[in-house]
Amino acid sequence: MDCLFLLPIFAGISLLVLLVQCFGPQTYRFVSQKISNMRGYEAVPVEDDEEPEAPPAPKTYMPSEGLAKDFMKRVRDVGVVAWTFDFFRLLLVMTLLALSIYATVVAHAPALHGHPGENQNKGFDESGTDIFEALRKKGGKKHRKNRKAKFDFVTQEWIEFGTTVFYAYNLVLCAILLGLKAGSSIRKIISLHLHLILFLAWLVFAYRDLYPLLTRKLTPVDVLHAPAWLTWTRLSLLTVTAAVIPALQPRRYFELLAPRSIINSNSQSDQNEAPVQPQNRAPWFLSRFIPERESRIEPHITLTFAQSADGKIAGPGGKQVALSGKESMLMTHWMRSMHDAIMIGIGTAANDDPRLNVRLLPQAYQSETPQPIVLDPQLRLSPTARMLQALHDETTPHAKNPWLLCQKIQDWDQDIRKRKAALEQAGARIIEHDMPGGRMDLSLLPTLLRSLNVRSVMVEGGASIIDQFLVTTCNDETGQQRPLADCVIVTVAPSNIGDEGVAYGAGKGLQAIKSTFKGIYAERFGQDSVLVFQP
Ligand SMILES: NC(=O)C1=CN([C@@H]2O[C@H](COP(=O)(O)OP(=O)(O)OC[C@H]3O[C@@H](n4cnc5c(N)ncnc54)[C@H](OP(=O)(O)O)[C@@H]3O)[C@@H](O)[C@H]2O)C=CC1
Ligand SMILES: Nc1nc(O)c(N)c(N[C@@H]2O[C@H](COP(=O)(O)O)[C@@H](O)[C@H]2O)n1
Repeated sequence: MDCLFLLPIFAGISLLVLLVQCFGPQTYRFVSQKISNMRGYEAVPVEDDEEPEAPPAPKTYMPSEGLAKDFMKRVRDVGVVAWTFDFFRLLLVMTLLALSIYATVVAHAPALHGHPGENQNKGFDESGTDIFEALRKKGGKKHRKNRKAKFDFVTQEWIEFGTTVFYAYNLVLCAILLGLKAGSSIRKIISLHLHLILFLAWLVFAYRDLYPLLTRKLTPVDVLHAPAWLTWTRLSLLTVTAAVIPALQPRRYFELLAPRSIINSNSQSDQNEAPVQPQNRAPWFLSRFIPERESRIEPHITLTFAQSADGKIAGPGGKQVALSGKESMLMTHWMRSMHDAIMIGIGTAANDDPRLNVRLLPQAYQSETPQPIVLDPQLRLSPTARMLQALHDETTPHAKNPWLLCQKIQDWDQDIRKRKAALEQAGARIIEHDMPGGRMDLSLLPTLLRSLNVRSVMVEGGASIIDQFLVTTCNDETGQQRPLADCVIVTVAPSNIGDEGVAYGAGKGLQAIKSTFKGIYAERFGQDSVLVFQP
């Protein structure tokens, strides 16, 4: 078999793998949810009189601002240089496709209808290069007359047709790539496929046409089937597409595009001033650790909080302290916007009365407010809490009805039923769950999140919640134990609180994190260091 048949095979395999990579996680989630339902996992009860909530609409991370603006934003996000490389590759693949179509036509023309099967694979001819010419003169017309049907392709035509299909597939991938945002997992996957199959195609052509030149005895195979200029033009273009572009294209788009000056310039802005520019390096920094929602099989859990240099997360008596500077606080809000949900313990909700929104982000991103979830076994949350008041405040149109995770309520428990009614009245959704001794087994959190259609959650504290997330493990897809948190992101402020402050990790602070998680990345945001740990 002619090795050029490998090209459509590469495209076919790539398409199959791509489909599995893109739709596999969702299918897995769907199937495993069905299986866990069949196994008798108790779904989160919805009150009889409560309308079951529609699943949250899929979120677009970057709200549309019109075609031209969206396009320019995409180009800037990816990087003008990197995007130009992508565009250039698209033009090259387009040209290669056109040349392949031309080569198919050439193969279909009289010249090669003689005995294409005879010529191919014998391509290592010592006699010279212009066999194409010789064949053409030899009476292709006769054979053309003999052809039975229009699509009665001979082998060479099928080979060129397969090559055309291969380039058409690559062209589609190149076009899709131009529209994808930087750092997205689908961009990485498609980019990898393009690099890989184009390089494999280049290897095939190099074997057919360059290797014979090195031997000095053999003739490049493709010169036997097509004009020499066509063969060498195609090979040169493919070399640029498959080898030169991948070698020269800048990879760490966000690093190149989001210099420190951008975030530093934000430091002058006050929370009350106009929102900062979206061109901010925080989302690009975070996108390395927080995967796209769609790409997740298991819900992604990020544990995050701010601490002082001496390892405290709050002042004496639990007093809330503004540890994060403006830059890292902005980073935290970007982080919130990148998760489906944000979770805190009732201790924090009662103490800090947080809003848990993304108010520091520009207007266009305000709709990316995560779903607030409070671990509140006894429903202690005040019905006048700020996150509930926000539901009735027209300045916070994107506020979401908080979900309160509480223990199963018994009929005789009058007090808690009253609190439940008041909280529901204020807009909370109460989710009852098994909590023996008033404590939820947090290793079941991924299952619970899946049943609630939550694909990622950012756990913001406080002390007791942090401690539990640092030591709790759960089963991964293969049944192996793994830490519950997929990553821990800690903002370390250059200030000390003192011994009276609230500590975490049994007073060991970062050491407690390091016993399970590896320190993998540190980045400065203003005066603060943001440390990222992964298992
Ligand atoms: N610097 C930072 O980034 C942050 C600091 N903080 C600080 O942390 C402090 C609050 O911490 P803390 O008091 O520990 O409160 P938490 O926010 O950790 O909440 C603890 C409460 O949550 C409930 N809870 C805990 N674990 C479970 C479980 N497994 N299942 C069900 N319910 C559970 C319990 O409620 P119940 O008692 O009703 O049973 C428990 O008392 C505050 O001072 C706050 O300012 C908070 C967040 C971030
Ligand atoms: N990142 C960070 N830095 C600090 O200095 C903090 N004190 C906190 N605290 C957390 O943020 C909540 C407040 O949220 P809102 O600003 O009201 O939206 C607070 O409850 C802690 O969870 N975080």
